[in-house]
Amino acid sequence: MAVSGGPDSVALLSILHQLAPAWNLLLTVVHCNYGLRGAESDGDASFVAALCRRLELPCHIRRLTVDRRGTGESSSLQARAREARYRLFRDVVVELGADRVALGHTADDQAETVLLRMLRGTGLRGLAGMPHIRESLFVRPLLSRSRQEILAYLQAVGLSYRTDSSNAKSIYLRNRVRHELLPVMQSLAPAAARILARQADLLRDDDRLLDALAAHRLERTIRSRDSATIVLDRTVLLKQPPALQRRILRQAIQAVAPSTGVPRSDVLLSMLASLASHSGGIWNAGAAMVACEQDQVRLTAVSPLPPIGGEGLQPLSAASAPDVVTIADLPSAVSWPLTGAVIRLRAVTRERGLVLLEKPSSSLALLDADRLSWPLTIRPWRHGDWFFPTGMAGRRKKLQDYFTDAKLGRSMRERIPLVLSGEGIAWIVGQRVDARFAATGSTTRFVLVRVTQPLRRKGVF
Ligand SMILES: Nc1ncnc2c1ncn2[C@@H]1O[C@H](COP(=O)(O)OP(=O)(O)OP(=O)(O)O)[C@@H](O)[C@H]1O
Repeated sequence: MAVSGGPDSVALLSILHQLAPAWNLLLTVVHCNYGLRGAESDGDASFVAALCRRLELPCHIRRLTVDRRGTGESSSLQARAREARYRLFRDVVVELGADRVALGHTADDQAETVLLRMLRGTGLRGLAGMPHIRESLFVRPLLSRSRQEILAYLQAVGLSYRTDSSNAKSIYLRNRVRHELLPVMQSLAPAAARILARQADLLRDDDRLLDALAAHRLERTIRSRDSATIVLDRTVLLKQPPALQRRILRQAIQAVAPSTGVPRSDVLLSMLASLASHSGGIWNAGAAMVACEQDQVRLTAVSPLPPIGGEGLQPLSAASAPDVVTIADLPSAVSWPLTGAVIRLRAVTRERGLVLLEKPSSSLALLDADRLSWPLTIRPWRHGDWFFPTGMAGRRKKLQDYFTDAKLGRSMRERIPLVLSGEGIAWIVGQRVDARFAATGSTTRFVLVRVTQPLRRKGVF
């Protein structure tokens, strides 16, 4: 049992403890102490330990360190703490030989999750909320019960619990949903949380059915596959109803790059639009690269360090490669088909950005996120290209002239990727950043673009 000391997990602990003899359960409590709230965190740990002593249950208090600095746009402190917690639970499961991890989520948590996802934009999968059982390991026995019922239960059995002071802070969107949005909904429909949780259960069934259908159709859409590549039949894919097209593409991406999270639906939609319009192009979705070719869609895993000519990443041949790679999201990794170089893009904190600004290197570019227009693209140079080189007092320069001045011959020029924001060149990779998009000391949101080239020649390319 994962017990934070809050009302939900204390109620869960009490209920499972009562059921243990009849259900033949062997219970152990795990509490994570991140120490993020100083004495309050230690107080939670002591509270859980004391409760376990009283109930004569084994208790593991584990100290976890969570990096307070942000590493990406979406990774808030709370999200990083949650990730660390789930990692720890998996370790403890192995250590103890446990069968399940019981979590104290309630219908109110479910309603908050669903509402949060609605606010950010979501499909059926997001509206289906958290499952009652995940990976046959994590179980949420209280998911259909409202927090009100939990509090009433605790009062009836005379159990106290801890209150997390950060739950009251409205800086977290989740807390605002909990304290501002849900109460309004509950004033209109008192059972709003349970209604949303029940709706999530129904939608989850629909989502599973569509997923199973898509998995079946995916098999019919695949033309060929090996460990790192899946080739889909474009026509067969586009003949499917739109809801299945997105799922087939998503499943194929996750099959070639299992480490990639669920690709965002807007990314899938633009890939499909591009496929439907025959416009070609290469898309990056997490650790997968999706190349829209004539009558096929090639999905390739982008390995973290591509071996030259070895297994793993198979760069597209220059002849078959469409010449524009679209970067729809951060973080991203793109294999540049013409050389096998890997270009990675991610958000970095202001502190890290300012440190990196002091250490210029030809293998990285620091861009100002607020000046960029998305999606970014990567392509080779074209006749007529120009840019505003940094350090040239706002003067515009033709790329052709830049290459001549830099003594870069024709074959080299054609291999060099350009990172573009909208129509503007932001970075001649390995060479020069454009002054319009370059990060400066006053930049607040940094995008770090880094290139690693397996075959190092002169400079980066
Ligand atoms: N520090 C922690 N140690 C162990 N388990 C935790 C911890 N934080 C959360 N959990 C588990 O994850 C579930 C959901 O987390 P959430 O952040 O919603 O809980 P909470 O608000 O801290 O407390 P509770 O849900 O117990 O009232 C908890 O019910 C509990 O089972």
